[in-house]
Amino acid sequence: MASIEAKNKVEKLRSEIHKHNHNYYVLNQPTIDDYDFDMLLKELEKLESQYPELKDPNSPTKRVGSDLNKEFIQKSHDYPMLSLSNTYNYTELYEFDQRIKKNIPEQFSYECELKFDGSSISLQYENGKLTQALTRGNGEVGDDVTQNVRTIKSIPLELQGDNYPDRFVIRGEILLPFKTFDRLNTQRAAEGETRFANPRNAASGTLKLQNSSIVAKRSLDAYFYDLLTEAPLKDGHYETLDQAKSWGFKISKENKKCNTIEEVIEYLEKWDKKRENLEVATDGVVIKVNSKTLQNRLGFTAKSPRWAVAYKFKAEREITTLQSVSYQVGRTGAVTPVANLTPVSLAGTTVQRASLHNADIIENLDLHLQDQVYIEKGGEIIPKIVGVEYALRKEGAAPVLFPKSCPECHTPLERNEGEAAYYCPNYLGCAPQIRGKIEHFVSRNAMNIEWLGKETIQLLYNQGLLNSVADIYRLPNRRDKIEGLETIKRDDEKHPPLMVSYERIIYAFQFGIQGISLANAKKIANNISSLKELEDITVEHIDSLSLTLKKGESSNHILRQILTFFRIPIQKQIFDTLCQGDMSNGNISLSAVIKALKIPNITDQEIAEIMDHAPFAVLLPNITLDTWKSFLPEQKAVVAFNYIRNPRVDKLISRLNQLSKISLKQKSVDNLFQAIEKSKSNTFHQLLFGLGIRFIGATAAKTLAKKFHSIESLRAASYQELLDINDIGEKMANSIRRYFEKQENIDLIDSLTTLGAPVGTSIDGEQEASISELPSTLDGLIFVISGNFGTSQRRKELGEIVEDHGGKLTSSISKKTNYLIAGDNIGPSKLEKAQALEIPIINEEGFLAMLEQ
Ligand SMILES: NC(=O)c1ccc[n+]([C@@H]2O[C@H](COP(=O)([O-])OP(=O)(O)OC[C@H]3O[C@@H](n4cnc5c(N)ncnc54)[C@H](O)[C@@H]3O)[C@@H](O)[C@H]2O)c1
Ligand SMILES: [Zn+2]
Repeated sequence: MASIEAKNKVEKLRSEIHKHNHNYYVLNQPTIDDYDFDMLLKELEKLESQYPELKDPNSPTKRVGSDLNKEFIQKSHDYPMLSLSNTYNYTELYEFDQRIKKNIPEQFSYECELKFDGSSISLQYENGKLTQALTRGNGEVGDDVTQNVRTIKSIPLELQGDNYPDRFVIRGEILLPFKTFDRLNTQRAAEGETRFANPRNAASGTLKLQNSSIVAKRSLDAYFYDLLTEAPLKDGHYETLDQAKSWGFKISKENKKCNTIEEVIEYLEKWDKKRENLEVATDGVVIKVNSKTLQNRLGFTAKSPRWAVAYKFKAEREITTLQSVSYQVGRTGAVTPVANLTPVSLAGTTVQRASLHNADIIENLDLHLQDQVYIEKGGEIIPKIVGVEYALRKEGAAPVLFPKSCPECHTPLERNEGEAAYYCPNYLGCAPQIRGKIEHFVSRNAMNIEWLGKETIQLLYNQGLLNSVADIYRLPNRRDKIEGLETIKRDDEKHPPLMVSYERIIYAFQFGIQGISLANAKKIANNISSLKELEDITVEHIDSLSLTLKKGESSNHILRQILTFFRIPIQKQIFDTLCQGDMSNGNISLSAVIKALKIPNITDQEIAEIMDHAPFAVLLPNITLDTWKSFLPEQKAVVAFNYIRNPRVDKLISRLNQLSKISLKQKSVDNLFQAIEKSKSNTFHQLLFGLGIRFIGATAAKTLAKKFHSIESLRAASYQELLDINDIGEKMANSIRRYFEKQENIDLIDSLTTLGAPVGTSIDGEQEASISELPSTLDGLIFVISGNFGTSQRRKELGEIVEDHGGKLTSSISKKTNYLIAGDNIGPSKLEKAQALEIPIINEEGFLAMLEQ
């Protein structure tokens, strides 16, 4: 008999899992990782088998998680769409093999496929044409997303060849490639939208968009892994897929038949690593019994086939120490926490920073300084902290507290209702916000002003020459102040802060090889696996490096110099200090390097302070005397300040420099001014996007520019007028109105106008006249355009005609729709809906005839 306790536990688990399913499949925002989710599910499975009286056909162990969404029409699947049982270890895989062998005494083979991590889709083809696309839904019925799926280029709308069955179903996975995913997230962050957690969520979110034209822009991809027909075409699953390939379906070329479970394991080992190089996300391998006859014999459980199992790869995870949290202020004023970690190697790269996204995440993780934290790469380039080893927390560790005021300008932070981010409201006076706005304005999709990079903007801002985007156009009058300015260019990707490469260490400290060239230092650095090796270097080793030697030098000669160097105690001591900072990834920690500089009487604690002010060695001379005094006793500060300037140390530091300088010499100032001048003939939508109005991305800027032609008429537009534009929602309309309510924005626009920036579309008089003369025959009518009109260009043109004549376009049919303009192959769901609401359906000719009247 189940105890009350067991019963409560089962109920608690079920409701928790239901909630996670909803977050994952419907909201596309999971709050725990897959492994933890699967462990909850396994725990529930175990309890249910232990206490059969608690079994329930509606338990999440018995049903697939549902992605159904009431915005879509639902249709039944011809064949149920199931999940897969999964495992994370080889023991269970051997058990799976044993179970199969018990039921199948004869020889058989497995087929291994990559488990693509996207959104499942089931397509129906009739007479060689795509007729329907359904999501998995609850396994029995799915959402009809045919219109969206039609925009995916790798899905054939019509099949090649002629040996396909009249009617069949093919199943696969819709994916968003990593590259597109990163681009999409950057764009979303820039527009103030929440980022997708991973490519899978982004793919299923995209598939469920109401507007197919946005889906088309996201370049989704698809791989197929199952073909279902009334009578099997071939007995082998692998062979069947091979046939589907010939009809134009994308089938992974990595599918492989294996005769034994050991061969399967070989495949797993290979792909655990290799999958990092794929363009799309995979989360495991699916192992299937290849013969369909045998598959039928093995059958299904309520939730998954008995003839297949998914081996899931655990995301690569590392544990490291949380050193500190820094807070970055973006151009919108949003404050983003970033974790600084003790560098650790993860999936082939050294990681020392992880994103924390927002204050809630810090709070949920209950982060404390010096915590041992787990980091993981979830398809994104920047890894994230996924957990804390609470048992290892140091006594007295300080909790990480999100700041109450802006780390840059000290204004109290604010939080908008319903948003996770905190904002610094001081948008007129907060340095990173001002610089961020300028960076956005000059960026590629906006005004595309070259020669005005991040560092140059910072330099000009620091000089008081660049305080707003309008100031860009004032720069040409200030050449005298600009020419000759210099700054350091940071390249954190190539040369991360807080570390120095072997190459630079050897070049700077020389280790006896006086005046060594950077090229030789590089050759040595590339051929040692730790700095320590230098001490025991042999003549053969030096020979093998093929260094470029000066006249009269030989490998023997170099070896002698190195050996002599190590014989002097103080030099050996410096070398040992450096070796202690060896990070085993070809870098020495900056703290060890500073220690090796031997600034008199400096403690480790003080070195940490120094690094706060100079995260790169080259910045040491930039620390002002006042700054030294802010963390050192007066006397010590003066000594340190002068020590850094002593010629021997100064030379050493400049040889440690891995960063390049930006100098605004005459030629680069010329280039900059030319680029600024050129930007005056940009289009209005570039400028509009560049203004960085919240939620107005590049696409919305284009839409608005097309409608309003100038900033003045956009300013005059009412909330309702904005809302009436297709693709402009409440959030955007509100944001635009708020922008123009602020006096400083009006002033900015006035300045931009006076300075000659493109604040309107330059149309010559004639064109302008022809636009205003278009008859408003469609005034107030609402249209939906759907189906195929030969080319997508034509479909777009029809939309433009509707709008140019005063009509309004919407993407979905409702009671308010006046006409449905239908092309070929229009989705059955749209047709049904239009018929049900008795909305007139017209074709292209009918529509054009309407205009004549
Ligand atoms: N983190 C969360 O909150 C959360 C919540 C719910 C589910 N999940 C995750 O989702 C998984 C459960 O989802 P599921 O039921 O979709 O199972 P699944 O994703 O583990 O496996 C089934 C799916 O795999 C896909 N697939 C990819 N390649 C395939 C191939 N070659 N052959 C066959 N199928 C292939 C299909 O779309 C199929 O629907 C769990 O592993 C869990 O980790 C996570
Ligand atoms: Zn601020």
